[in-house]
Amino acid sequence: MSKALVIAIDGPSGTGKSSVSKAVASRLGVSFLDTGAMYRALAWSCVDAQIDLGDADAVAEHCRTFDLRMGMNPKSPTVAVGERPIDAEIRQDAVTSVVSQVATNLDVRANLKQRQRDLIAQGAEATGGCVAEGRDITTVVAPDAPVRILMTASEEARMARRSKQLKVAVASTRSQIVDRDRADSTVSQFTTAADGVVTIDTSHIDFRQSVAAVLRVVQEVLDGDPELSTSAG
Ligand SMILES: Nc1ncnc2c1ncn2[C@@H]1O[C@H](COP(=O)(O)OP(=O)(O)OP(=O)(O)O)[C@@H](O)[C@H]1O
Ligand SMILES: Nc1ccn([C@H]2C[C@H](O)[C@@H](COP(=O)(O)O)O2)c(=O)n1
Repeated sequence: MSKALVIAIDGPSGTGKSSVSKAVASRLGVSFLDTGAMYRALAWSCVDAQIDLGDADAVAEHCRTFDLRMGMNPKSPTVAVGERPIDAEIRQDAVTSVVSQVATNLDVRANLKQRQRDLIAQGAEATGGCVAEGRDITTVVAPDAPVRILMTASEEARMARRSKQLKVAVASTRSQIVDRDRADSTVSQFTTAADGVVTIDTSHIDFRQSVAAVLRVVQEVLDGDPELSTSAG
């Protein structure tokens, strides 16, 4: 029987993890899981339920029971709480500026870690593989994944990308990129590669080259392990 092709990708904010992971999953015909979207969904849901984000126990309790639904088709990934789609809501500033508060809650992390493992297994079962990206996928959520990659890029490149993406001044992206990474790095280590994790520095390459670089790493692993396969061959 063939083994599931789980591809774990971590890295700081603005390195291109989400967009590159989505493109890689599409190319390989496998599932895609944006784990940051899960933390964002929880932050949105807490605010919607008027839960004080400073109340760690209340946030953790809400996390245990909220009905998070992740759609893992890389061509149209979705996020919903119950029947309510919240894809746009979780990208708004109001969520981005508070999401670290829930992401640094250790009870929340334990709950979402288990959900992420279940989703990766379901996604891989459905399509033969799953590209999962975040901050702790290579180290905590899927440390045994056959492919583990850390995407990095200089602070300058990451701020410039976010500025272009959001059509705002470069300086105004600092809180989203640098300050958020500082807060998030108190609970996850995503700036240097753990043992066995391949680093891809995207500072001086474009989006297509980043996708190609990830696909090259995947191909090397596939070539070395005949039990792994993808629908893309
Ligand atoms: N190698 C690259 N060169 C230039 N731009 C890139 C590159 N990779 C991605 N981008 C662009 O940078 C922007 C940020 O990418 P993306 O949202 O995927 O980053 P991220 O690492 O997932 O960030 P976050 O963790 O904050 O969600 C996107 O507009 C994307 O198209
Ligand atoms: N595995 C993960 C994924 C994300 N986070 C944190 C980092 C951010 O503060 C937040 C949203 O992530 P983004 O959508 O910006 O990638 O969630 C984490 O701690 N662990």
